[in-house]
Amino acid sequence: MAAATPHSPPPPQLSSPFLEYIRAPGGLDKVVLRGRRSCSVEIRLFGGQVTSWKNDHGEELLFVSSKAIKPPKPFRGGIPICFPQFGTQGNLEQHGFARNRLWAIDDNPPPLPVNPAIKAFVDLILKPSEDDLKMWPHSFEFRLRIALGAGGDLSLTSRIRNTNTDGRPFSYTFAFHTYFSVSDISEVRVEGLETMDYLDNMKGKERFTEQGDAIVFESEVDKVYLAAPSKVAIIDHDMRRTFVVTKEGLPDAVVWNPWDKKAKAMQDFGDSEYKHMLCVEPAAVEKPITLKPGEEWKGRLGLSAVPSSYCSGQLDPLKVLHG
Ligand SMILES: O=P(O)(O)OC[C@H]1O[C@H](O)[C@H](O)[C@@H](O)[C@@H]1O
Repeated sequence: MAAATPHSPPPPQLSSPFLEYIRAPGGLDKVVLRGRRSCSVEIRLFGGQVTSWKNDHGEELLFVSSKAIKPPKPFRGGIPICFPQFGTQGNLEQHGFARNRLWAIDDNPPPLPVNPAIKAFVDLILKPSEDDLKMWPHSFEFRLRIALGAGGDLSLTSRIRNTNTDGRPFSYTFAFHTYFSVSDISEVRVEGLETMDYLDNMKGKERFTEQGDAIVFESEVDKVYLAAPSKVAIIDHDMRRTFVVTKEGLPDAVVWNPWDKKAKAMQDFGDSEYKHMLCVEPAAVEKPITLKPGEEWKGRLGLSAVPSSYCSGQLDPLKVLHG
């Protein structure tokens, strides 16, 4: 457990061998979840953002840019939370303000069914500030549980409640903007999204239908797959690793890689880093979610990294997608 000053004891929930609270200046306090062997997850309170997920060999599974900028800018990599707006679909800053706010530890969250095997988890909460309410005049409580499973799986459960007292509903779009670390984007394929309809952000959000083959990457991609299946696999040939992404309550899945030109134009991203990342983002984009006062919405992201022995078409996609 990190040393805490007498005036700022760690929140009670954090007194556990599976959790560590690390203080750092400039809004960079973080919580570390520890699992078996070298499995771990790091969460920054700024943005309520997962910034690291390591497997039991201590290998990093998420991409974080070497040029990522410190608060108050959003942090390039890990799992930023896009809320209450995805992308530019509204009047707020790109991807909304939640990724740019200091979240708090939620000491006393309402009960959430827990798998008793999961010992390492933390609950965070975000409520709007006075300034947030000027931009987006809705009162809400956003609870986020981040859990590291016994086998090294990572899950994020978001619960958003409308706490407006004026009787007004609100609507929002949302994404878990997950940056996966991959060996070489040209050798990666995504299974589960073939034949899906998508909106192409690079073509004025026009609607297209994906062809029958697994998705591979040869140039910039920025697509919102609509009503995507609850399980998507990212197969990294070179690493012989497959990420299995599961989602609940989140109908869409955004797939993004900026490729070389956009990479060069991004201040907080290395020129060649596009080769080593892929964003697959469980999301609710096409149809905003509407909550009446007192109503709560729940969305869940599940991530696991499994060894895949893929070699020249040997992998059975059905096995990956359906267990
Ligand atoms: O640079 P950011 O604001 O973090 O956004 C990065 C990317 O996020 C999503 O994947 C969007 O679909 C892209 O259009 C956007 O470029």
